Amino acid sequence: MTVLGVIADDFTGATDVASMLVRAGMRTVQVIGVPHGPPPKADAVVVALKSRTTPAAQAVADSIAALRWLQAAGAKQFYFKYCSTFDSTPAGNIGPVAEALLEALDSDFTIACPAFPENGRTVFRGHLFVGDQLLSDSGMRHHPLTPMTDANLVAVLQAQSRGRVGLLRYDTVGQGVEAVRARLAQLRAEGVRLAVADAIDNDDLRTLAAACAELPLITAGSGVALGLPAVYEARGWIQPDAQAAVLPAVGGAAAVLSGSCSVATNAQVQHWIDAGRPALRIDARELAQGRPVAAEALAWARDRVADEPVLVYATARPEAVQAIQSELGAERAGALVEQCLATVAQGLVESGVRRLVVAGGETSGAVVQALGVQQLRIGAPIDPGVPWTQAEGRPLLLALKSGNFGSTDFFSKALGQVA
Ligand SMILES: Nc1ncnc2c1ncn2[C@@H]1O[C@H](COP(=O)(O)OP(=O)(O)O)[C@@H](O)[C@H]1O
Ligand SMILES: O=C(O)[C@@H](O)C(=O)COP(=O)(O)O
Repeated sequence: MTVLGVIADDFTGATDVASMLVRAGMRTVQVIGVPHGPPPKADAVVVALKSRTTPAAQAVADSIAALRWLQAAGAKQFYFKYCSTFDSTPAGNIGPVAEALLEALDSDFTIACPAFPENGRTVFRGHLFVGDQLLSDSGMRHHPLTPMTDANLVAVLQAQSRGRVGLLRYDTVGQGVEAVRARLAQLRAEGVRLAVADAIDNDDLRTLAAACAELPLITAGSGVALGLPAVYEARGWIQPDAQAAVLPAVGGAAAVLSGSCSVATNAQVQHWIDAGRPALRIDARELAQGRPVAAEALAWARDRVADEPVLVYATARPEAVQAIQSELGAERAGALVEQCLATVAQGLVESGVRRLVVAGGETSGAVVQALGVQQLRIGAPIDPGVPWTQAEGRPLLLALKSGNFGSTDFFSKALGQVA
């Protein structure tokens, strides 16, 4: 029976939160897009949407459809997963989706907490830090689609929400579950609808998860999910399964596709190139000119991939991304690149590639959809927040890497784990 129903606003974010649950022994399945059929047998089901950058009304409609399906699957609690860097625009979509889900669940209050300390995301006095930097000083200020220029999450979320946004300070979180429950009740009584919650380490996240056990809806990054399996186990709803993260071995060629332009991915691409491994850059400008970039990239990759893993990337530094965006517009440039990498992915899998690392959330969404994958089994983490996954019923392993996650040698490390 499904205990937890998760609605994730992108595909890498979905594997991130699924990984968090699986590593605590929850049997978890990720479904791609709003499903229609019967629910899979799992303790947690994560619905991966591509709703982070769509118009807010579309994001709301997709999220509500996912909620209704998860309700029909019997889920007892719901979780709206967004990015640990709170990726959104003033139009949304975090506020509108959170409020629509609350309303649909006949509820009037929840928390908002993107903290993920293992990956350096902490929230203190409502301000989000990425490592030692405020969000607004981090590389996220240059994100191609959702540049984040304000670290004050209360202000950011308030700008996207109709209801009042409040703050659950660290001073209370540090005092434990009962203190948090009392303060949340107070905030709710004062008319706060969404309370941004401070959290600086995993103990804070466990406190929040336990204190929110009665809420129909939690909204957060993947961090708060690390505390949920213990809550469900204590209630006798789940029994941890030591085999939850085991995937079958899959032989075959391997490739990396990268459409993320984050600081971390730029370093990972550079590391691969510096190691002398085969890499081909695709150019958004050539795509806009109608050149057969995908076909050329595929021909290049097919010549090599039987011998060694290849990398095809659009990853570029902020100046280059800004230059192309000022010519083509951010949306068009992004869509062209996503489409190209998705076509390359399709061709590679047709040519026998069976292990594929994809860097970037939107990029992963485009690739997974092009490959017609409908469901993912979740394996062990390669780095925090990035597990290997298997396309259900197919000999195909996918690692969907969030833009900002992973060590510098992530690509080789990931492929080395499933060699
Ligand atoms: N060289 C480039 N110029 C412009 N846009 C690009 C370039 N390379 C990638 N993009 C686009 O930038 C976006 C990156 O988003 P995403 O894949 O979600 O990465 P991340 O996980 O880092 O956020 C995608 O839409 C991608 O197509
Ligand atoms: O919470 C996170 O940081 C990730 O799970 C995530 O959502 C990342 O999104 P992308 O950086 O767009 O891959």
